[in-house]
Amino acid sequence: MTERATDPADPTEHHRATDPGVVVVVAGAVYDRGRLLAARRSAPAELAGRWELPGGKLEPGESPEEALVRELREELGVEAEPGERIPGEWPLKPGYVLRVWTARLLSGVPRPLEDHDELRWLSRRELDSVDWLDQDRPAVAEAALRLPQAPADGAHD
Ligand SMILES: Nc1nc2c([nH]c(=O)n2[C@H]2C[C@H](O)[C@@H](COP(=O)(O)OP(=O)(O)OP(=O)(O)O)O2)c(=O)[nH]1
Repeated sequence: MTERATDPADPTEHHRATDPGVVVVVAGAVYDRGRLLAARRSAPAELAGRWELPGGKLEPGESPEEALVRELREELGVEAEPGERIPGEWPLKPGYVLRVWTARLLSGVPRPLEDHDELRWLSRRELDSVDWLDQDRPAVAEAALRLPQAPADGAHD
C-alpha cells in the first residue's frame, strides 16, 4: 500500500498524508555546486526518455523526508540530506501528486541504478536543455529559483 495525501489542493499542506484519495510522490531538487540533478526515466514506456526529479512514492509510516532519502539511496546510490519543501503540489497522472524537497548530496556519486538510464547535472542556463516531463516543469521552475549560486571561479573556501 502507498501513503496518500490529505488535501491535494492545499499548497500549505506539508506533512499530513492520510487521504485515501491521492498518492504522494516525493521528489528531490538535488543541488550540488550550483547545479540541479535531472534524471531520465527508463520506464514505464509512456514516460521513458523524459526527464524528472528523482524520487518515488511515499510509503506508509514514512515522512516525506524519509521517503526522499530512501528513494535517492535506492535509485541513485547516494546519501542526501533533505532541506526545505518547495511550495506547491503538482498533479501527475490522476490520483497522484508531486511534492518536491530540496536536497543536498552528503556522499556518493549519483548513478542511474533504478528507473533511470541517464543523469545530468544542469546549471541554471542548461535547465531547458532536457525534455522534462510536462508535469515536472512547474516544479523545476520553482527548483531553479532556489538553485544555490555556483562557487565563483577561483573562489577560495
Ligand atoms: N519520481 C518521480 N516520479 C514522477 C515524477 N513526475 C512524474 O510524473 N512521476 C510519476 C512517475 C511514476 O508514475 C510515479 C512515481 O513512481 P516511481 O516509479 O518513481 O516511484 P517508486 O520508486 O515508489 O515506484 P515503485 O517502483 O516502487 O512502484 O510518478 C517525478 O518528477 N519524479
